[in-house]
Amino acid sequence: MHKIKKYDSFAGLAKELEASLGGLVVLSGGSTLPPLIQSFNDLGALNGKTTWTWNDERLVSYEDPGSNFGTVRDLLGEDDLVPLPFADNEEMASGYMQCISEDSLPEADLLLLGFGDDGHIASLFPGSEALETEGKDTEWLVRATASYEPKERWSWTMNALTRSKKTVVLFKGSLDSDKGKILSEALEDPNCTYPLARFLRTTKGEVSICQVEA
Ligand SMILES: O=C1O[C@H](COP(=O)(O)O)[C@@H](O)[C@H](O)[C@H]1O
Repeated sequence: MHKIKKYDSFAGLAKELEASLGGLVVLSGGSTLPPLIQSFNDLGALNGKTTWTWNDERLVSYEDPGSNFGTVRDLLGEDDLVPLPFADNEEMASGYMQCISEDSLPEADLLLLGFGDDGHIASLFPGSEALETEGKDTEWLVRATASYEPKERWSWTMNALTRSKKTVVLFKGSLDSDKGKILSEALEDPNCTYPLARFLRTTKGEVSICQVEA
C-alpha cells in the first residue's frame, strides 16, 4: 500500500525531488506542471543535467495556452527539451521517438505523473482505444482523443509509462475533492479500472504519491 506524502507547497516538493533530477524526466501537463517547474527554476535546479519530455501533448501550437510544452518552455533554461509534436504528423512523431529512444520502448529515469478527475493519466482516458495494450508491445506513442478541448492528443502508452524507473504521482488539493476520491479509490480498490489504478498495479519502478495541499 502506498503512503501519501504531504507537502504544503510546490517549493517543498521541488526541493525534495531536486536530487532525483537528471537523465530522462517525463512530465505531465495540466495544473501541476507550471508550479512545479517554476519551483525547480527558483531552486536553480534547471541546469543542463536533465532531458525533459512530456507524457502527452495536445495538438495545438506551442503558443496556445492548452499546450503542455508551451506553458513552461520559457522556464526550462539550459536543459534539453524534447517536446512531443504539436500536429498529427508521422514524420514529426518518428523524429520524436528517435530522439527519446532509438529502437526500443523508452525508460524514464523519473516520471512526474499527474492524473485527471476521471482517473486518466497522460492522455489515456477510461475506456479509450489508446489504453489497449494487447499485441502492441512495441507501440509507445499513440494518438488519443479526449472528450474535452483540446481533444486531439499524442500520448505515451501504458507499456511505456510503466517502464519508468521512478514515478512520483502528483496531486494538488484535498483528499475530499473529486480528484482526491479518485486517488483513494485507485490506491485502495484492487479492482479499480481507472488508468491511474492500472498504472499503479503494473509499473515496474518505485512509486511515491505526493500531495500538495496548497
Ligand atoms: O489532460 C491532462 O490532464 C491531466 C491532469 O491535469 P489537471 O489539470 O487536472 O492537473 C494531466 O496529467 C495530463 O498530462 C493532461 O494532458
